[in-house]
Amino acid sequence: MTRDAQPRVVLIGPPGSGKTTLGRLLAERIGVAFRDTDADVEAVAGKPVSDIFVDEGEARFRELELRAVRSALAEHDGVLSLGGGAVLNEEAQALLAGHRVVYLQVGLSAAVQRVGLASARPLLVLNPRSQLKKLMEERRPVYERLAVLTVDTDGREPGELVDEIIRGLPA
Ligand SMILES: Nc1ncnc2c1ncn2[C@@H]1O[C@H](COP(=O)(O)OP(=O)(O)OP(=O)(O)O)[C@@H](O)[C@H]1O
Ligand SMILES: O=C(O)C1=C[C@@H](O)[C@@H](O)[C@H](O)C1
Ligand SMILES: [Mg+2]
Repeated sequence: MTRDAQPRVVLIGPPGSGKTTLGRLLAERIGVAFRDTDADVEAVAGKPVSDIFVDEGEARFRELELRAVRSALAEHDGVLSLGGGAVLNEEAQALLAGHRVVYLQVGLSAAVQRVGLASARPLLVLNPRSQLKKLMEERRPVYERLAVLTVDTDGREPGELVDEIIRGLPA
């Protein structure tokens, strides 16, 4: 891996925190390419994330996701959004050390509202509120530990959040 290819920003956070939405906007604003590991996995598998979970299981998805994280961290020099659960893998955690990792924090109610508005998420099919609550509580310490900057997204527009990320990042 060459440090020349280090992503400008890596966005992490739970489903509905806005990693894809803000990542795309941030990339546009700073004039760099955007990459999202969920999209990379879908391209490799040739099907949506939800179909990978159904057809091949979560373990297979996590394997493809880890490969996508490894490649993107090694190759991509723009904005990178990770899948919500990508940070659970220990190798991924180690690979993220030294990167400009931004944690998009979101409260349970806002996250439930947001994922309710978007396409199907395989981990949240049954009782999204309680699934999200459990997942957010389990992951919060990991997101916090990996981040160099944490941004609270509740009740805030994507445009202003992008401004805050740009202001808050180390040069
Ligand atoms: N700050 C915000 N305010 C209001 N709505 C938002 C905000 N950020 C994202 N959204 C909306 O919430 C939904 C989920 O956003 P997005 O897909 O970007 O989340 P994500 O973190 O990428 O989720 P996942 O982990 O499932 O990929 C989208 O409909 C998006 O338009
Ligand atoms: O939080 C998670 O574990 C996930 C989030 C999404 O980005 C996808 O990677 C997938 O739906 C799993
Ligand atoms: Mg996303």
